[in-house]
Amino acid sequence: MTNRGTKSRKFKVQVRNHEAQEIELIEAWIEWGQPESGSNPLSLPPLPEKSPIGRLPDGTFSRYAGAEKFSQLPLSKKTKDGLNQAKYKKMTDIQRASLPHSLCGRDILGAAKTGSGKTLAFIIPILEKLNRSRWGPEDGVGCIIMSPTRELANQLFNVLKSVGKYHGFSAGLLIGGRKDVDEEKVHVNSLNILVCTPGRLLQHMDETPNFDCSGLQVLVLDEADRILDVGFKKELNAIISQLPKHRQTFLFSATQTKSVQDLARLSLKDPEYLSVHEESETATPNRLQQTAITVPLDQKIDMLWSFVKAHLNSRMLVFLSTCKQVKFVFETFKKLRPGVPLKCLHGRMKQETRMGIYAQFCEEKRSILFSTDVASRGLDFNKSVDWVVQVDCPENVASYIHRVGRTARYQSGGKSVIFLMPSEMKMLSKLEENKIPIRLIKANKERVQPVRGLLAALLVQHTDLQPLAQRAFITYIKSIHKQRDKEVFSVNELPIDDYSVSLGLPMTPKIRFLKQKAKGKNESEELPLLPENCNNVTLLESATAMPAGALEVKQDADESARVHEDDNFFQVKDTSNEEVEPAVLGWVEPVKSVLKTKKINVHRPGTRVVFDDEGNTLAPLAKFGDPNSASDLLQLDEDRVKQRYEELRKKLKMADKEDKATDRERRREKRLKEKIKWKRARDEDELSELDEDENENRINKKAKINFDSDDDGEDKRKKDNEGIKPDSISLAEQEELALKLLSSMH
Ligand SMILES: Nc1ncnc2c1ncn2[C@@H]1O[C@H](COP(=O)(O)OP(=O)(O)OP(=O)(O)O)[C@@H](O)[C@H]1O
Repeated sequence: MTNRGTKSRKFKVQVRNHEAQEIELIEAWIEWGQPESGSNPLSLPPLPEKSPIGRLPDGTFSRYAGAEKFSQLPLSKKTKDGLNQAKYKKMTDIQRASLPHSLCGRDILGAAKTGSGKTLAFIIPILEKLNRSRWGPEDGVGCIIMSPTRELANQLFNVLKSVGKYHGFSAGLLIGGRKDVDEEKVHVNSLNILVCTPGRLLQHMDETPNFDCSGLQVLVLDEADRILDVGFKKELNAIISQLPKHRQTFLFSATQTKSVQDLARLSLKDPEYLSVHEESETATPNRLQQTAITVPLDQKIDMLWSFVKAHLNSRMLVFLSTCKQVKFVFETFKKLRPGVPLKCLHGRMKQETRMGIYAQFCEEKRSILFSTDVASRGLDFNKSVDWVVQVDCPENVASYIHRVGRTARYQSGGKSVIFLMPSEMKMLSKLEENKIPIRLIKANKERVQPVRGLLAALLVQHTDLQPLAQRAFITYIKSIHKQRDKEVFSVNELPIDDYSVSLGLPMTPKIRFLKQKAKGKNESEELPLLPENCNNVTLLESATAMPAGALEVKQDADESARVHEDDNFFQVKDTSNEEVEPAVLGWVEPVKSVLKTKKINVHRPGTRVVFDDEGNTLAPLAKFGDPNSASDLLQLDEDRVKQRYEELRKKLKMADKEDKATDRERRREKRLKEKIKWKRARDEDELSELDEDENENRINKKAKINFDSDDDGEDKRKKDNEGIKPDSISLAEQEELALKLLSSMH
């Protein structure tokens, strides 16, 4: 450390006495900070008697506990300027509660609702600690901030840059997926603050020569419970083992861990457990309206499509459980063109693409982002997200809290809806038990637009979508199978075949891990003419059951003005007090009856026709025939679908034939080779039994030739020797034999 005088050295001493710590802090403030007039920490307003904020373990209150504004805290001018510049004036609850402690050098276990400002609660004390220690470039790594996801790390890095802009510290973002790892290795040792994901940090610890964290002052785990989870266990243990134990540690999360084991792993020293909203009636933000609807698995896609169509002016975050599902829904909905920009985010994407999509979504006023849980924690999408839609049930209550926490952040409001299958209704009671105010409501049946028929038609038209649909199907079933909470998730209760149909798949993919289901099923090797439960007519019916104009292509921005939010999407009937009975809560009749009773709704003249990316029309097709004749259109659609199926069938049959022929040919060649090999071996045996005389003759001959050629030099000798190889006779024989054999086989 450079230029740190005797006074600064005392801050390294761990003082457990709270009073002494605070006096030190004031001294530091007087020495390094530049107090503003009227911000003397000793003349703070009195604290309300019962406030939990700032209460110390001995029952007294911190000297700064009454502070409401950042300006009242003993912060350096650089930090205050950074806060002012970013327009942070008043503290949030968690900031008020934790800063008096963290600034004094204590370890913190901070818990507060989502969107309540936990980031600043650890960024400020980091800046202050390094500032007081006069940390410089030569001192190396002074602080590590860890985040479970790359996007969140990037966000934390941006907050650090904005609030710490007047400090001279160097900070770096170390996240996976970035190609410049070699460049990072060159600079990483000169960085003061590392914002990173566990994987990348460990990579540097393992690979970067002389990577040194021995001077570490502060370690922060944002979304601590997630980082301490089994998923990161190995990485975290390896990291912690390489960090000095003498440091300040902050753990923050909306769903904080209290596990003694976890705390022991991190060697926390008498941490302050600050759960500012523990007394609160709800575990989620007060301005968040939360709803649940019962949706059978095979109707989820219909429901999602209808929901998207009814909220075209919203910024919506849609959670699905697997990458393939996200990709499938995104790709198919994109082709169906709902009239709002669509995006997707999942862990299998390239890092630059991920960052780009995240940034775009932050900027757009109306947009739908389909995502896995990669976007569920910590992300603060610039302008507020209007809706969080959970198509698939989260793995536990904590995961639910983080997902819905992407909306209603800081002082803004937000709405969320979760689709629960009848078999998952137990989750509802678990949410209620955990102080989550959620209303079970019914969807307005009339607003639900079945989309499965269109998906089936899409899958026929774009054959590349078929494997994707299959993967989406299989990965979803697998995800349910793997869930730990068997009270909520039961793979045996899933309507597997109906779900497959709802994705537009012509046949249910095989699921190996569900042997008992597969047993007894007589699966035809042939591709069926049409999907199970979906004959030509039903396919078409469901495809055309969309209201006219449902698939209108929104081509210019002005058109969006005509799209209105649909407030009547739900029949807002509060059923939270009603006893939950899956059979009663199911809002849609069984699939078959829907398909049978739905009227065929054909585009009328004047309405738009939908085109896919290649310029092909999608069903319903009004391009051919007399546009005034509905039956013509219907017939043409049906014919086209039939024709496509036939073509596909023929193609597959041909391919199958060719495959079989190639296979036959390959096997014949193999047999032939084996025969030749066997013959050769036999000949060699026979050769060894040749008449002694004949052998001798040959050897004499060879000797003679050798003798004769003595004068002809080395080259000639070589040549002659080659000509009298002992097996030359058998080779000729072998060739002859092979030729005979080949001709006999043909
Ligand atoms: N003191 C403050 N004054 C005004 N805005 C603030 C303040 N503190 C935080 N914010 C804003 O509140 C929003 C949420 O903050 P932050 O992301 O830190 O929440 P969080 O508690 O970490 O949420 P999560 O649990 O989801 O990670 C951000 O937009 C941030 O800019």
